[in-house]
Amino acid sequence: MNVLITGGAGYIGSHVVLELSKTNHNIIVYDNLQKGHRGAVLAGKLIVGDLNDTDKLEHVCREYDIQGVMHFAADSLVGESMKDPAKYYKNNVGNAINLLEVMRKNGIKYMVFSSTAAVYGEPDRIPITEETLTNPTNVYGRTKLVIEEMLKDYDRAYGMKFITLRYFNASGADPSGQIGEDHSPETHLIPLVLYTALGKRESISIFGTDYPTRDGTCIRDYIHVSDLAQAHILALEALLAGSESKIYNLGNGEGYSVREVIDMVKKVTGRDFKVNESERRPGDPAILVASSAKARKELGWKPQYGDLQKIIETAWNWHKNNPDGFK
Ligand SMILES: NC(=O)c1ccc[n+]([C@@H]2O[C@H](COP(=O)([O-])OP(=O)(O)OC[C@H]3O[C@@H](n4cnc5c(N)ncnc54)[C@H](O)[C@@H]3O)[C@@H](O)[C@H]2O)c1
Ligand SMILES: O=c1ccn([C@@H]2O[C@H](COP(=O)(O)OP(=O)(O)O[C@H]3O[C@H](CO)[C@H](O)[C@H](O)[C@H]3O)[C@@H](O)[C@H]2O)c(=O)[nH]1
Repeated sequence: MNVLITGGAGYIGSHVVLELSKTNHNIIVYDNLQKGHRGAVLAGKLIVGDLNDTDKLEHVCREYDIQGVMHFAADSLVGESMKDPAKYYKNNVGNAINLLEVMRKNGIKYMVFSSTAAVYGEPDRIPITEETLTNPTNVYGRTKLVIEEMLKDYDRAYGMKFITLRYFNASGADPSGQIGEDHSPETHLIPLVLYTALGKRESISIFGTDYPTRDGTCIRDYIHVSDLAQAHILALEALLAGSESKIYNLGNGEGYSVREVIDMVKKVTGRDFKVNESERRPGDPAILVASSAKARKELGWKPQYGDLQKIIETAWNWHKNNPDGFK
């Protein structure tokens, strides 16, 4: 199948491109390189374009006879989404409509969509299943939930099929060391702690030490990016095999606290560094841990990098060899 990968030059998309290159599918990456990196695209054809350029998008879909889409392109900074909601509604929701319309006009029936645990907000129960109430507490999560609802309507009315994947905390790097996480600005915990271990930052701050958790710091479900990549391939195969539209959580089912992450980075890197305790970051739920039983059962998904040490080892391998990210 000829697959269009929007945002395929970004962190998760580039890992999916690498995994997908081991299958028979043809890869066309569509990315405006606003956050992505040319050097991260190790397979397929990279087309530099914006999703708001409907003519270009349509031309690419026709020229490459696209039959399925994996849609990663989005803005995804929670804090920024609260300060500038318009940017998020335009890029996430508005451009998703552009893409869906191009798909509809060109008879492209399948999409794997990147959603997020942020659609759940502050869950009333742990672990979080796909049936847990969705109640996003920030604009970013709301934009993803709006898109999920649009996809359901496009299925009902036009028969298009979607697998929505709600990722928990994407982390780690491809074990080959060729690609990894390179966001600017970086806001995610694991790369920030590794930058501190590298001496690129003076210290790491723990945002809140008074949460109702085992050590007072927030607990998250860190899922390796290569495991996420495998799930995308399984989702695409499921759609091709005639699956109905579905929603799946993707996490390890294991939660680690901020302190546990910091301690593991010290262990893996063998380096000590300064840790500060600071105020809570607004909008952070205390605990987010997934049940991914549905993805395991229905897609046959088996994460390979379940434990935190492995995740941090692969991330460290990338960061220590590429301290300034992609060239
Ligand atoms: N990183 C996480 O922990 C996480 C968790 C849950 C969900 N997600 C979702 O997964 C997806 C990928 O996340 P990521 O961490 O790889 O982000 P990323 O910023 O590294 O990748 C996104 C890519 O999309 C491109 N892009 C953005 N807007 C575009 C547009 N209008 N036209 C063309 N290209 C555009 C960017 O240049 C970038 O390469 C996003 O949809 C994000 O919301 C990420
Ligand atoms: O310098 C830092 C950075 C983060 N944290 C804490 O570390 C935990 C993880 O924070 P991240 O920013 O790495 O990740 P989030 O859990 O906030 O969010 C990520 O996962 C979410 C789903 O769980 C969404 O998908 C979102 O897009 C994605 O960035 C949080 O408790 C946060 O408060 C710190 O203590 N110090």
